[in-house]
Amino acid sequence: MSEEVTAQDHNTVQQESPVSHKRKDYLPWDDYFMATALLSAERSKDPVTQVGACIVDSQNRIVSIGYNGFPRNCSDDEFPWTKSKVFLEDKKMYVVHAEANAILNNNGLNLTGTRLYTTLFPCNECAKLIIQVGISHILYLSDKYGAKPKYQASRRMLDAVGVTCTQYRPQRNNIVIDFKKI
Ligand SMILES: O=c1ccn([C@H]2C[C@H](O)[C@@H](COP(=O)(O)O)O2)c(=O)[nH]1
Repeated sequence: MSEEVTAQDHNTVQQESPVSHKRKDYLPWDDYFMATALLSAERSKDPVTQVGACIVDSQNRIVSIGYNGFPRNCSDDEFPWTKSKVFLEDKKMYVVHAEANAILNNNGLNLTGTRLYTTLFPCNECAKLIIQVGISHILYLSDKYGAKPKYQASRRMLDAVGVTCTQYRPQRNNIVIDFKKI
């Protein structure tokens, strides 16, 4: 077979347009998943700390998301979003954590070997659930409660069973979502 370049080949080259080249500033996977967790956190009614979580499988498919909120049908207008020394008036008594909601929202999928992207390092109760469903990696943004015993207990359990925990440094500082862009 000759290596001659035909007129048709030349035409093909000339017809190539820059639009066919890959976009350079697309979102990297990890930023995409952490941004999804952050977007989910925007749904939270907690006035102090809004937490979002996103669970991803080994094929980079999002299998679940969640944020901190009250249980289904427990009204945000009736239950307290305050911190109080009176137990029944403290939000802690009622709120379902973001990681727990993400685990519960998974539509029955097996979460073994998945990654959890969360905006806040998980507490001890969430760590127990994370371990029980087989999540193997945690990527988190904030560790603002890391010195508290609940969070140290969490780290102790996660370390003991080999769930890796990485504080994620996003490649971008922000992502603008502009509803008018399209
Ligand atoms: O692993 C966690 C830990 C906490 N949360 C939620 C629970 C609350 O709604 C807030 C924390 O409120 P503070 O007023 O900052 O104590 O975060 C969670 O979803 N997951």
